Amino acid sequence: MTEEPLLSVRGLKKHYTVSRGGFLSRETSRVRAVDGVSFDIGRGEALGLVGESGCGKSTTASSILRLTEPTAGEVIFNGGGRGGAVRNDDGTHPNDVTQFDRAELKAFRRDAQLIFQDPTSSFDPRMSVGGSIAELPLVHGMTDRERRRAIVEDLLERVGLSAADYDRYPHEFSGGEKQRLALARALVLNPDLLVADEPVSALDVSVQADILALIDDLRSEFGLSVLFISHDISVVRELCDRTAVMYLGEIVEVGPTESVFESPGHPYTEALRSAVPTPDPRSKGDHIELTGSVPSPSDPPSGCRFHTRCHRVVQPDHVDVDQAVWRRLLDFRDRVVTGEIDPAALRERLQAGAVAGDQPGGWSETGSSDRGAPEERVDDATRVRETYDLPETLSDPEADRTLRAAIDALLAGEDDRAAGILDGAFTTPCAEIHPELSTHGPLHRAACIRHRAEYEGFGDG
Ligand SMILES: Nc1ncnc2c1ncn2[C@@H]1O[C@H](COP(=O)(O)OP(=O)(O)OP(=O)(O)O)[C@@H](O)[C@H]1O
Repeated sequence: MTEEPLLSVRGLKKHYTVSRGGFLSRETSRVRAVDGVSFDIGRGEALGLVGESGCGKSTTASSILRLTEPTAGEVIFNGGGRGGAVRNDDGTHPNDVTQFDRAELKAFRRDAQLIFQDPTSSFDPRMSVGGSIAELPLVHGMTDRERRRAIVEDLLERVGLSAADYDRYPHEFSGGEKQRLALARALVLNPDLLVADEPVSALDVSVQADILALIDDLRSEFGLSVLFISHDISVVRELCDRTAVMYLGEIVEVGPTESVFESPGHPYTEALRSAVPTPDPRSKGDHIELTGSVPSPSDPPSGCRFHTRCHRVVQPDHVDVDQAVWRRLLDFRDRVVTGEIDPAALRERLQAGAVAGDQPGGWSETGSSDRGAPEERVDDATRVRETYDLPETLSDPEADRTLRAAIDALLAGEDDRAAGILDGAFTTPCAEIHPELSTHGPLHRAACIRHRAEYEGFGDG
Protein backbone atom coordinates (compact mmCIF):
# COMPACT_ATOMS: atom_id res chain seq x y z
CA MET A 1 0.00 0.00 0.00
CA THR A 2 1.31 3.47 -0.81
CA GLU A 3 1.80 5.88 2.06
CA GLU A 4 -0.97 8.46 2.46
CA PRO A 5 0.07 11.91 1.20
CA LEU A 6 0.69 14.70 3.68
CA LEU A 7 -1.63 16.97 1.71
CA SER A 8 -4.43 16.10 -0.70
CA VAL A 9 -6.07 18.97 -2.51
CA ARG A 10 -9.27 18.05 -4.35
CA GLY A 11 -11.36 20.24 -6.64
CA LEU A 12 -10.15 23.41 -4.95
CA LYS A 13 -11.84 26.59 -6.19
CA LYS A 14 -11.52 30.21 -5.27
CA HIS A 15 -13.77 32.62 -7.13
CA TYR A 16 -13.64 36.30 -6.25
CA THR A 17 -16.71 38.42 -6.80
CA VAL A 18 -15.67 41.84 -8.00
CA SER A 19 -17.69 44.91 -8.73
CA ARG A 20 -17.50 45.86 -12.41
CA GLY A 21 -18.47 49.48 -12.31
CA GLY A 22 -17.68 51.98 -9.61
CA PHE A 23 -17.94 51.63 -5.90
CA LEU A 24 -21.76 51.65 -5.86
CA SER A 25 -22.23 49.46 -8.91
CA ARG A 26 -24.32 46.33 -8.46
CA GLU A 27 -22.90 44.71 -11.54
CA THR A 28 -20.44 42.02 -10.54
CA SER A 29 -18.21 39.52 -12.25
CA ARG A 30 -16.66 36.35 -10.96
CA VAL A 31 -12.89 35.99 -11.15
CA ARG A 32 -12.16 32.26 -11.33
CA ALA A 33 -8.69 32.62 -9.79
CA VAL A 34 -8.51 28.91 -8.89
CA ASP A 35 -10.95 26.71 -10.72
CA GLY A 36 -10.92 23.07 -9.68
CA VAL A 37 -7.35 22.23 -8.75
CA SER A 38 -6.32 18.79 -7.41
CA PHE A 39 -2.92 17.47 -6.36
CA ASP A 40 -1.11 15.57 -3.60
CA ILE A 41 2.13 16.26 -1.77
CA GLY A 42 3.87 13.29 -0.20
CA ARG A 43 5.80 13.37 3.07
CA GLY A 44 9.21 14.91 2.52
CA GLU A 45 8.32 15.71 -1.08
CA ALA A 46 8.75 19.06 -2.86
CA LEU A 47 6.06 19.91 -5.38
CA GLY A 48 6.61 22.87 -7.69
CA LEU A 49 3.67 24.94 -8.89
CA VAL A 50 4.57 27.00 -11.96
CA GLY A 51 2.76 29.29 -14.36
CA GLU A 52 2.64 32.89 -15.56
CA SER A 53 1.72 35.76 -13.29
CA GLY A 54 -2.00 35.78 -12.51
CA CYS A 55 -2.66 32.08 -13.19
CA GLY A 56 -3.72 31.51 -9.58
CA LYS A 57 -0.62 30.15 -7.81
CA SER A 58 -0.73 32.46 -4.80
CA THR A 59 -4.49 32.07 -4.47
CA THR A 60 -4.00 28.29 -4.42
CA ALA A 61 -1.50 28.70 -1.56
CA SER A 62 -3.63 31.10 0.45
CA SER A 63 -6.73 28.92 -0.02
CA ILE A 64 -4.85 25.83 1.18
CA LEU A 65 -3.68 27.69 4.29
CA ARG A 66 -7.12 29.30 4.63
CA LEU A 67 -5.70 32.78 4.57
CA THR A 68 -8.53 33.24 2.10
CA GLU A 69 -11.74 31.17 2.27
CA PRO A 70 -11.95 28.65 -0.60
CA THR A 71 -15.16 28.66 -2.64
CA ALA A 72 -15.22 24.86 -2.97
CA GLY A 73 -13.09 21.76 -2.65
CA GLU A 74 -11.23 19.81 -0.01
CA VAL A 75 -7.78 20.28 1.52
CA ILE A 76 -6.98 17.15 3.50
CA PHE A 77 -3.98 17.53 5.77
CA ASN A 78 -2.61 14.41 7.39
CA GLY A 79 0.18 16.14 9.30
CA GLY A 80 0.48 17.08 12.97
CA GLY A 81 -0.44 13.59 14.16
CA ARG A 82 -3.67 13.54 12.16
CA GLY A 83 -2.58 10.70 9.83
CA GLY A 84 -4.77 7.66 9.19
CA ALA A 85 -8.15 9.33 9.68
CA VAL A 86 -11.08 7.91 7.71
CA ARG A 87 -14.04 9.73 6.22
CA ASN A 88 -17.09 10.44 8.35
CA ASP A 89 -20.41 8.73 7.52
CA ASP A 90 -21.62 11.88 5.76
CA GLY A 91 -18.64 11.78 3.37
CA THR A 92 -16.75 14.68 4.96
CA HIS A 93 -13.17 14.19 6.12
CA PRO A 94 -12.09 15.03 9.67
CA ASN A 95 -8.81 16.42 8.34
CA ASP A 96 -10.37 18.76 5.78
CA VAL A 97 -8.80 22.15 6.45
CA THR A 98 -11.70 23.92 4.74
CA GLN A 99 -13.96 22.68 7.56
CA PHE A 100 -11.60 23.31 10.50
CA ASP A 101 -12.87 25.32 13.47
CA ARG A 102 -10.73 27.99 15.15
CA ALA A 103 -8.82 25.61 17.43
CA GLU A 104 -8.12 23.17 14.60
CA LEU A 105 -6.97 26.03 12.38
CA LYS A 106 -4.57 27.26 15.06
CA ALA A 107 -3.03 23.80 15.31
CA PHE A 108 -2.89 23.52 11.49
CA ARG A 109 -1.08 26.84 11.20
CA ARG A 110 1.61 25.50 13.49
CA ASP A 111 2.09 22.52 11.17
CA ALA A 112 1.87 24.36 7.84
CA GLN A 113 4.02 27.46 7.41
CA LEU A 114 4.34 30.05 4.67
CA ILE A 115 7.26 32.08 3.41
CA PHE A 116 6.77 34.55 0.61
CA GLN A 117 8.52 36.89 -1.77
CA ASP A 118 9.04 39.86 0.52
CA PRO A 119 10.43 38.83 3.91
CA THR A 120 10.75 42.47 5.05
CA SER A 121 7.08 42.99 5.76
CA SER A 122 6.90 39.98 8.06
CA PHE A 123 9.31 41.35 10.69
CA ASP A 124 8.40 44.10 13.16
CA PRO A 125 11.13 46.75 12.71
CA ARG A 126 11.00 47.60 16.44
CA MET A 127 11.69 44.07 17.64
CA SER A 128 14.93 42.10 17.58
CA VAL A 129 14.69 39.33 15.00
CA GLY A 130 15.26 36.69 17.67
CA GLY A 131 12.43 38.16 19.73
CA SER A 132 10.12 38.07 16.69
CA ILE A 133 10.92 34.44 15.94
CA ALA A 134 10.62 33.41 19.62
CA GLU A 135 7.10 34.87 19.80
CA LEU A 136 5.65 31.96 17.87
CA PRO A 137 6.56 29.21 20.36
CA LEU A 138 5.30 31.49 23.12
CA VAL A 139 1.90 31.83 21.41
CA HIS A 140 1.82 28.05 21.13
CA GLY A 141 2.44 27.57 24.86
CA MET A 142 6.21 27.39 25.36
CA THR A 143 6.65 29.64 28.39
CA ASP A 144 10.30 28.84 29.21
CA ARG A 145 12.14 31.91 27.94
CA GLU A 146 15.63 30.40 28.05
CA ARG A 147 14.48 27.38 26.12
CA ARG A 148 12.84 29.54 23.46
CA ARG A 149 16.05 31.53 23.08
CA ALA A 150 18.15 28.38 22.80
CA ILE A 151 15.84 26.98 20.10
CA VAL A 152 15.92 30.21 18.09
CA GLU A 153 19.71 30.57 18.39
CA ASP A 154 20.13 27.02 17.16
CA LEU A 155 17.80 27.71 14.22
CA LEU A 156 19.64 30.90 13.29
CA GLU A 157 22.77 28.82 12.90
CA ARG A 158 20.99 26.16 10.91
CA VAL A 159 19.82 28.75 8.38
CA GLY A 160 23.37 30.06 7.95
CA LEU A 161 23.24 33.03 10.36
CA SER A 162 24.76 33.16 13.82
CA ALA A 163 23.36 32.90 17.36
CA ALA A 164 24.62 36.45 17.97
CA ASP A 165 22.16 37.70 15.34
CA TYR A 166 19.34 37.06 17.85
CA ASP A 167 19.54 40.60 19.24
CA ARG A 168 19.90 42.45 15.93
CA TYR A 169 17.11 44.31 14.16
CA PRO A 170 15.56 43.63 10.73
CA HIS A 171 17.13 46.67 9.01
CA GLU A 172 20.58 45.27 9.78
CA PHE A 173 20.03 42.32 7.40
CA SER A 174 20.23 42.06 3.60
CA GLY A 175 17.36 40.66 1.51
CA GLY A 176 18.91 37.20 1.36
CA GLU A 177 19.56 37.21 5.13
CA LYS A 178 15.97 38.28 5.78
CA GLN A 179 14.76 35.30 3.75
CA ARG A 180 17.00 33.12 5.98
CA LEU A 181 15.31 34.71 9.01
CA ALA A 182 11.90 34.03 7.47
CA LEU A 183 12.91 30.38 7.07
CA ALA A 184 14.04 30.23 10.71
CA ARG A 185 10.70 31.59 11.80
CA ALA A 186 8.80 29.19 9.54
CA LEU A 187 10.67 26.26 11.07
CA VAL A 188 10.58 27.23 14.74
CA LEU A 189 7.38 25.26 15.37
CA ASN A 190 8.72 22.22 13.57
CA PRO A 191 6.07 22.13 10.81
CA ASP A 192 5.32 19.30 8.39
CA LEU A 193 4.58 21.55 5.41
CA LEU A 194 6.35 24.63 4.08
CA VAL A 195 4.60 26.71 1.43
CA ALA A 196 7.20 28.89 -0.30
CA ASP A 197 5.57 31.49 -2.56
CA GLU A 198 8.18 32.96 -4.95
CA PRO A 199 10.78 32.90 -2.14
CA VAL A 200 13.71 34.00 -4.31
CA SER A 201 12.17 36.21 -6.99
CA ALA A 202 12.78 39.46 -5.08
CA LEU A 203 16.40 38.57 -4.28
CA ASP A 204 19.60 39.39 -6.10
CA VAL A 205 20.43 36.70 -8.62
CA SER A 206 23.73 36.18 -6.77
CA VAL A 207 21.97 34.97 -3.60
CA GLN A 208 19.05 33.11 -5.18
CA ALA A 209 20.98 29.86 -5.58
CA ASP A 210 22.13 29.99 -1.92
CA ILE A 211 18.57 30.33 -0.65
CA LEU A 212 17.35 27.54 -2.91
CA ALA A 213 20.14 25.29 -1.67
CA LEU A 214 19.24 26.19 1.91
CA ILE A 215 15.57 25.31 1.39
CA ASP A 216 16.68 22.00 -0.08
CA ASP A 217 18.99 21.26 2.89
CA LEU A 218 16.33 22.22 5.44
CA ARG A 219 13.83 20.03 3.67
CA SER A 220 15.91 16.90 4.23
CA GLU A 221 17.06 17.97 7.69
CA PHE A 222 13.52 18.63 8.93
CA GLY A 223 11.75 15.99 6.78
CA LEU A 224 9.60 18.79 5.37
CA SER A 225 7.11 18.64 2.55
CA VAL A 226 7.34 21.74 0.37
CA LEU A 227 4.87 23.43 -1.96
CA PHE A 228 7.18 25.62 -3.98
CA ILE A 229 5.54 28.33 -6.07
CA SER A 230 7.38 30.11 -8.86
CA HIS A 231 6.78 31.68 -12.25
CA ASP A 232 10.31 30.51 -13.10
CA ILE A 233 10.27 26.92 -14.30
CA SER A 234 14.07 26.61 -14.10
CA VAL A 235 14.01 27.37 -10.35
CA VAL A 236 11.42 24.66 -9.83
CA ARG A 237 13.58 22.24 -11.78
CA GLU A 238 16.43 22.81 -9.30
CA LEU A 239 14.41 21.93 -6.25
CA CYS A 240 11.27 19.94 -6.85
CA ASP A 241 10.60 16.21 -7.13
CA ARG A 242 7.38 16.83 -9.00
CA THR A 243 6.05 19.79 -10.93
CA ALA A 244 2.50 20.98 -11.53
CA VAL A 245 1.88 23.52 -14.29
CA MET A 246 -0.97 25.97 -13.87
CA TYR A 247 -2.78 27.99 -16.51
CA LEU A 248 -5.78 30.26 -15.91
CA GLY A 249 -6.84 28.66 -12.64
CA GLU A 250 -6.32 25.04 -13.69
CA ILE A 251 -3.52 22.48 -13.47
CA VAL A 252 -2.75 21.45 -17.05
CA GLU A 253 0.16 19.10 -16.36
CA VAL A 254 1.68 17.32 -13.37
CA GLY A 255 4.42 14.75 -13.07
CA PRO A 256 7.97 13.98 -11.99
CA THR A 257 10.00 17.13 -12.65
CA GLU A 258 12.47 15.55 -15.06
CA SER A 259 9.68 13.92 -17.05
CA VAL A 260 7.72 17.20 -17.25
CA PHE A 261 10.86 18.97 -18.52
CA GLU A 262 12.15 16.28 -20.84
CA SER A 263 8.83 15.20 -22.27
CA PRO A 264 6.17 17.85 -21.68
CA GLY A 265 2.65 16.64 -22.39
CA HIS A 266 1.08 20.06 -22.63
CA PRO A 267 1.96 22.70 -25.23
CA TYR A 268 1.89 25.36 -22.50
CA THR A 269 4.64 23.54 -20.60
CA GLU A 270 6.63 23.33 -23.85
CA ALA A 271 6.33 27.08 -24.24
CA LEU A 272 7.36 27.76 -20.63
CA ARG A 273 10.32 25.44 -21.04
CA SER A 274 11.39 27.03 -24.30
CA ALA A 275 11.51 30.44 -22.62
CA VAL A 276 14.32 29.27 -20.31
CA PRO A 277 17.66 30.48 -21.69
CA THR A 278 20.10 27.67 -22.27
CA PRO A 279 23.83 28.13 -21.75
CA ASP A 280 24.52 25.61 -24.52
CA PRO A 281 25.60 27.59 -27.64
CA ARG A 282 24.80 24.57 -29.82
CA SER A 283 21.19 24.64 -28.68
CA LYS A 284 18.84 25.02 -31.63
CA GLY A 285 16.98 27.84 -29.89
CA ASP A 286 13.53 26.32 -30.46
CA HIS A 287 11.82 29.24 -28.77
CA ILE A 288 8.03 29.02 -28.87
CA GLU A 289 6.40 32.40 -29.11
CA LEU A 290 3.03 32.42 -27.39
CA THR A 291 0.64 34.57 -29.37
CA GLY A 292 -2.07 36.67 -27.77
CA SER A 293 -2.34 37.80 -24.18
CA VAL A 294 -3.49 35.75 -21.19
CA PRO A 295 -7.31 35.80 -21.23
CA SER A 296 -9.16 37.15 -18.20
CA PRO A 297 -9.97 34.61 -15.47
CA SER A 298 -13.41 36.23 -15.22
CA ASP A 299 -14.20 35.09 -18.78
CA PRO A 300 -11.97 32.11 -19.57
CA PRO A 301 -12.07 30.64 -23.10
CA SER A 302 -14.36 27.66 -23.75
CA GLY A 303 -12.89 24.18 -24.13
CA CYS A 304 -9.17 24.09 -23.40
CA ARG A 305 -8.38 27.46 -21.81
CA PHE A 306 -5.02 27.54 -23.57
CA HIS A 307 -6.40 27.13 -27.10
CA THR A 308 -6.39 30.87 -27.85
CA ARG A 309 -2.58 30.90 -27.60
CA CYS A 310 -1.60 27.30 -28.33
CA HIS A 311 0.92 26.58 -31.10
CA ARG A 312 -0.45 23.03 -31.42
CA VAL A 313 -4.13 23.99 -31.58
CA VAL A 314 -5.94 21.24 -33.48
CA GLN A 315 -7.30 21.78 -37.02
CA PRO A 316 -10.79 20.58 -37.88
CA ASP A 317 -11.15 17.61 -40.25
CA HIS A 318 -11.88 19.86 -43.23
CA VAL A 319 -8.70 21.96 -42.92
CA ASP A 320 -5.15 20.85 -43.64
CA VAL A 321 -2.57 23.63 -43.54
CA ASP A 322 0.88 24.08 -42.04
CA GLN A 323 0.50 24.21 -38.22
CA ALA A 324 2.16 27.64 -37.81
CA VAL A 325 -0.11 29.04 -40.54
CA TRP A 326 -3.14 27.55 -38.76
CA ARG A 327 -2.24 29.42 -35.57
CA ARG A 328 -1.97 32.66 -37.55
CA LEU A 329 -5.27 31.99 -39.34
CA LEU A 330 -7.00 31.64 -35.97
CA ASP A 331 -5.34 34.82 -34.70
CA PHE A 332 -6.53 36.64 -37.85
CA ARG A 333 -10.04 35.23 -37.36
CA ASP A 334 -10.09 36.46 -33.75
CA ARG A 335 -8.94 39.94 -34.76
CA VAL A 336 -11.73 40.14 -37.34
CA VAL A 337 -14.38 38.67 -35.02
CA THR A 338 -13.51 40.99 -32.13
CA GLY A 339 -13.55 44.00 -34.47
CA GLU A 340 -9.87 44.69 -33.86
CA ILE A 341 -9.42 45.07 -37.62
CA ASP A 342 -11.51 48.04 -38.70
CA PRO A 343 -12.29 47.75 -42.44
CA ALA A 344 -12.72 51.51 -42.88
CA ALA A 345 -9.31 52.20 -41.36
CA LEU A 346 -7.83 49.34 -43.37
CA ARG A 347 -9.23 50.72 -46.67
CA GLU A 348 -8.15 54.22 -45.84
CA ARG A 349 -4.64 53.07 -45.21
CA LEU A 350 -4.53 50.99 -48.36
CA GLN A 351 -5.71 54.00 -50.34
CA ALA A 352 -3.05 56.10 -48.70
CA GLY A 353 -0.49 53.53 -49.76
CA ALA A 354 0.08 51.78 -46.46
CA VAL A 355 -1.36 48.78 -44.63
CA ALA A 356 -1.59 47.90 -40.99
CA GLY A 357 1.65 46.56 -39.57
CA ASP A 358 1.79 43.60 -37.30
CA GLN A 359 2.38 45.71 -34.22
CA PRO A 360 -0.65 47.60 -32.94
CA GLY A 361 -0.59 51.02 -34.53
CA GLY A 362 2.29 50.12 -36.82
CA TRP A 363 2.04 50.59 -40.58
CA SER A 364 4.31 49.59 -43.40
CA GLU A 365 4.58 51.78 -46.46
CA THR A 366 3.85 50.09 -49.76
CA GLY A 367 4.60 53.07 -51.96
CA SER A 368 1.77 52.32 -54.39
CA SER A 369 -1.19 54.53 -55.23
CA ASP A 370 -4.41 54.72 -57.26
CA ARG A 371 -6.25 51.82 -55.63
CA GLY A 372 -9.73 50.69 -56.57
CA ALA A 373 -9.47 48.86 -59.91
CA PRO A 374 -10.26 45.10 -59.63
CA GLU A 375 -6.66 44.05 -60.29
CA GLU A 376 -5.49 46.53 -57.63
CA ARG A 377 -8.07 45.02 -55.27
CA VAL A 378 -6.34 41.64 -55.60
CA ASP A 379 -3.17 43.42 -54.68
CA ASP A 380 -4.81 44.83 -51.56
CA ALA A 381 -5.88 41.34 -50.54
CA THR A 382 -2.31 40.17 -50.91
CA ARG A 383 -1.11 43.02 -48.74
CA VAL A 384 -3.64 42.14 -46.07
CA ARG A 385 -2.21 38.63 -46.06
CA GLU A 386 1.31 39.99 -45.81
CA THR A 387 0.33 42.22 -42.94
CA TYR A 388 -1.09 39.36 -40.91
CA ASP A 389 1.74 37.02 -41.84
CA LEU A 390 -0.50 34.75 -43.90
CA PRO A 391 0.83 33.05 -47.06
CA GLU A 392 -0.12 34.42 -50.46
CA THR A 393 -1.84 31.09 -51.09
CA LEU A 394 -2.80 28.46 -48.50
CA SER A 395 -1.80 24.88 -49.31
CA ASP A 396 -5.40 23.80 -48.66
CA PRO A 397 -7.47 25.16 -51.61
CA GLU A 398 -10.78 25.16 -49.72
CA ALA A 399 -9.26 27.04 -46.78
CA ASP A 400 -7.67 29.45 -49.23
CA ARG A 401 -11.04 30.18 -50.85
CA THR A 402 -12.51 30.86 -47.41
CA LEU A 403 -9.71 33.22 -46.49
CA ARG A 404 -9.98 35.04 -49.81
CA ALA A 405 -13.74 35.48 -49.41
CA ALA A 406 -13.26 36.85 -45.89
CA ILE A 407 -10.55 39.31 -46.94
CA ASP A 408 -12.70 40.47 -49.88
CA ALA A 409 -15.61 41.06 -47.51
CA LEU A 410 -13.32 42.97 -45.17
CA LEU A 411 -12.03 45.14 -48.00
CA ALA A 412 -15.63 45.78 -49.08
CA GLY A 413 -16.32 47.12 -45.58
CA GLU A 414 -18.45 44.11 -44.58
CA ASP A 415 -16.67 43.14 -41.41
CA ASP A 416 -19.62 41.19 -39.97
CA ARG A 417 -19.75 39.04 -43.10
CA ALA A 418 -15.97 38.54 -42.95
CA ALA A 419 -16.28 37.49 -39.30
CA GLY A 420 -19.09 35.06 -40.14
CA ILE A 421 -17.08 33.43 -42.95
CA LEU A 422 -13.99 32.95 -40.79
CA ASP A 423 -15.91 31.89 -37.69
CA GLY A 424 -17.89 29.30 -39.62
CA ALA A 425 -14.93 27.66 -41.34
CA PHE A 426 -11.94 28.07 -39.08
CA THR A 427 -13.00 26.16 -35.99
CA THR A 428 -11.05 23.95 -33.62
CA PRO A 429 -12.14 21.05 -31.42
CA CYS A 430 -9.89 22.62 -28.73
CA ALA A 431 -12.54 25.30 -28.28
CA GLU A 432 -15.25 22.65 -27.77
CA ILE A 433 -13.65 20.00 -25.58
CA HIS A 434 -12.43 20.69 -22.06
CA PRO A 435 -9.62 18.15 -21.63
CA GLU A 436 -9.18 16.36 -18.30
CA LEU A 437 -5.75 15.32 -17.03
CA SER A 438 -4.89 11.97 -18.61
CA THR A 439 -1.86 9.70 -18.50
CA HIS A 440 1.12 10.94 -20.47
CA GLY A 441 3.85 8.82 -18.83
CA PRO A 442 4.61 7.08 -15.53
CA LEU A 443 2.97 9.23 -12.80
CA HIS A 444 2.78 11.98 -15.42
CA ARG A 445 -0.53 13.49 -16.54
CA ALA A 446 -1.42 16.27 -18.93
CA ALA A 447 -4.70 17.86 -20.02
CA CYS A 448 -4.60 18.18 -23.81
CA ILE A 449 -6.97 16.67 -26.37
CA ARG A 450 -3.96 15.59 -28.41
CA HIS A 451 -3.67 12.71 -25.92
CA ARG A 452 -7.00 11.36 -27.14
CA ALA A 453 -6.66 8.59 -29.71
CA GLU A 454 -8.45 10.61 -32.43
CA TYR A 455 -6.08 13.59 -32.10
CA GLU A 456 -2.92 11.71 -31.13
CA GLY A 457 0.26 13.35 -32.38
CA PHE A 458 -1.60 16.30 -33.83
CA GLY A 459 0.60 19.34 -34.43
CA ASP A 460 3.79 17.40 -33.66
CA GLY A 461 5.26 17.89 -37.10
N1 LIG B 1 -8.63 39.69 -3.81
C1 LIG B 1 -8.83 39.53 -5.10
N2 LIG B 1 -9.94 39.99 -5.71
C2 LIG B 1 -10.15 39.81 -7.02
N3 LIG B 1 -9.32 39.16 -7.86
C3 LIG B 1 -8.19 38.68 -7.32
C4 LIG B 1 -7.88 38.83 -5.91
N4 LIG B 1 -6.67 38.24 -5.68
C5 LIG B 1 -6.25 37.75 -6.87
N5 LIG B 1 -7.14 38.02 -7.84
C6 LIG B 1 -7.06 37.63 -9.27
O1 LIG B 1 -6.96 36.22 -9.30
C7 LIG B 1 -6.08 35.81 -10.34
C8 LIG B 1 -5.00 34.92 -9.75
O2 LIG B 1 -4.14 35.72 -8.93
P1 LIG B 1 -2.89 35.10 -8.14
O3 LIG B 1 -2.21 36.21 -7.40
O4 LIG B 1 -3.33 33.92 -7.38
O5 LIG B 1 -1.97 34.62 -9.35
P2 LIG B 1 -0.43 34.24 -9.33
O6 LIG B 1 -0.26 33.14 -10.31
O7 LIG B 1 0.03 33.97 -7.94
O8 LIG B 1 0.25 35.55 -9.89
P3 LIG B 1 1.41 36.43 -9.26
O9 LIG B 1 2.64 35.60 -9.37
O10 LIG B 1 1.43 37.65 -10.14
O11 LIG B 1 0.98 36.70 -7.85
C9 LIG B 1 -5.55 37.10 -10.98
O12 LIG B 1 -6.35 37.37 -12.12
C10 LIG B 1 -5.78 38.13 -9.92
O13 LIG B 1 -5.98 39.40 -10.51
